[in-house]
Amino acid sequence: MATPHKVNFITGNANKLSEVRAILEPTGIVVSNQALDLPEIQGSLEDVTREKCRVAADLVKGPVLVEDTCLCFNALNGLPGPYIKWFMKSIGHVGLNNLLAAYDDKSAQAVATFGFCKGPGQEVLLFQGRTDGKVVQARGPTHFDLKLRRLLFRVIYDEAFELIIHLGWDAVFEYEGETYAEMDKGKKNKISHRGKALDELRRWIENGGMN
Ligand SMILES: O=c1nc[nH]c2c1ncn2[C@H]1C[C@H](O)[C@@H](COP(=O)(O)OP(=O)(O)OP(=O)(O)O)O1
Ligand SMILES: [Mg+2]
Repeated sequence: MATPHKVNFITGNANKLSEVRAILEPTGIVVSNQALDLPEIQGSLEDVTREKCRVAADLVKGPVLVEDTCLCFNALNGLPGPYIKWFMKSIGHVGLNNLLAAYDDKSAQAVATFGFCKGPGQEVLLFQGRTDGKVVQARGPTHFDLKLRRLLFRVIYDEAFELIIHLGWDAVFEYEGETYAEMDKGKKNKISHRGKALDELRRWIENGGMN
């Protein structure tokens, strides 16, 4: 039997990791993880992922997969884009809605850009997925799939845990009448920016890209 393909997904975001595992593992791709804090530069979506991936490969000294997630508002020419994490931290779901209050156009695009690199100094390959939707008032669980149980567990047992890092925008991103937060996980992963990007990655792996 052929040995299963493995990817080492470098992320500090447990929710991303669980989605990536849920999407890739049924296809026979094994996902390991290291949580490293990678620099996120200013630049295009592709530049941000390329640099994260290059640094991750240097640190790990081996093959790595990284991802950067963007939420792009069409009325704002693509902003917040790669800076969505800092917007979420500082203004939250209400603030994201307020940013669009002056515009009729509430449409937005969720973008996942994965980078794969075989090791230090090697080329970074990109796999991107985009899902169109719109920004709405928060509906559904307001944490990016963070269960209260786990939240409490972490607060009690791991003081160093950065709570805010998991705050996501699933509850304000609506796709065909449902927010990401209202969908069950299987549905989100089928239609999501991340699911589409990982389809590309899987196809590349199945065509011998990692060999
Ligand atoms: O499907 C998603 N649905 C809703 N929210 C999401 C999703 N995916 C990421 N997010 C949030 C997490 C972070 O606030 C920002 C992306 O920032 P981003 O730098 O890519 O993620 P991160 O710093 O949490 O983890 P990483 O260690 O992989 O960089 O959007
Ligand atoms: Mg990040």
